[in-house]
Parts: sequence; structure tokens; C-alpha cells
Amino acid sequence: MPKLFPYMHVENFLSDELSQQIFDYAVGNEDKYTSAQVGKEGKVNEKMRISKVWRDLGPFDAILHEKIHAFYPEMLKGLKMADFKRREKLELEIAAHGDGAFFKPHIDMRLGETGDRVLSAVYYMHSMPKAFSGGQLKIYPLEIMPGDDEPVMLEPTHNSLLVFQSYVHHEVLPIVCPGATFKDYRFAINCWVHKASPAS
Ligand SMILES: O=C(O)CCC(=O)C(=O)O
Ligand SMILES: [Fe+2]
Repeated sequence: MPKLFPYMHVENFLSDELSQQIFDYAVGNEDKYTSAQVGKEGKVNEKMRISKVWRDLGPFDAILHEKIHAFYPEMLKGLKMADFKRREKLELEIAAHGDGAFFKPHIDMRLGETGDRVLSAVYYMHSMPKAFSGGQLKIYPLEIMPGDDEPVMLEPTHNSLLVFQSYVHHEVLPIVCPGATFKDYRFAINCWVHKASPAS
């Protein structure tokens, strides 16, 4: 566990049945995904990020809200955070990474763009046996002082949930699965927890 950036990686986050249903939903709608965009202008930038994304969780939207809401106390404890005023609604996105896909080092909150994100919870799914290699999530230390911290590399194991604070520097390492069909891609559901806006 890095000293500066606590993270939490929980295996078997959902029941086997539910994880299979969500996986089938993500795999069965290949035609709905579009190329992921990055930055203020929301442009595709293949130097920065290659993946396919879809923002409609359908019947699983409410279920994921319930599961993540129920998990808050444990999440805050794991991240050593005090509670904060949250927006009820999560920002949800399914991302599918095929052969050669990646997301270069970045943070998930930038002022004026995605600055209201506080927590990044990523729920991973893949076919069994796993058909890709690579695709680890690498968390970088801030390195204000040399030797402060070490990067960590996390495997996106099926039915696991990774949680970290959205200001933490992280990267999706390139996925390798030449010739793979969509069902064998690396799937993740990004669940961003936003802080409540001052008016609410
Ligand atoms: O898929 C992952 O492991 C993380 C994805 C990510 O960093 C993002 O979409 O901002
Ligand atoms: Fe990210």
C-alpha cells in the first residue's frame, strides 16, 4: 500500500450472478460504444487514450448506485477519508479496452471540466479464462520528495472494485489481445463520486 495514496481493491464486489448479468449487458451492446474522448474539448486523442465507451447502464444504473452507496462507509475507511457531502447521482461509464488500447497517465478531475469528482471507483469485468494480458492500472506517487512512494500496479480482475481519490495520477497500461473479439476485451465500469455543489 503506498504511503501517500491509499487505494482499495476489493475482490468479488458483486455476486457471481449479478457480475455475469452486467458483463453480458456490457458485451451484448457493442454497437452502442463510441471512441473515448479526452480533455476540455472532448476530442478523441489516440496519443492519450484508446478505448470504447458507453454511458448507459440501463437496468444496472440503479443497482450500481445502491451497491456503491452501501459501500461508502467501507470505502471512506479504506481510503482514510472523512465523510464529505456527495452528489447522490454517480457518473457512470462502461469502458471496453481491446488490443492496443490504453489510457496514458492522467488524473480524473480537472477544474472546469471534471473537477467535482472526488472518488474514482472502477469495477472490472472480463471473460473467463481471461483472454488479454497487460491492462494493469498503475497508480503513480506524487514524488514531492525522492523515495516518497512507489508506483503500484493492479490487475483488473473480474468482479473486483478499485477505489482511489480522483486527484491521484494513474494510467491504464496497454492491453494485449491480438485478434480478440469484443467479449474478450478488458471491461471496466467507471463510477465517479462527485462532491455536492454548494447550492444543494
Ligand atoms: O479502467 C481503468 O482501470 C481506469 C480507467 C480510467 O482511468 C479512466 O477512465 O479515467
Ligand atoms: Fe482515470
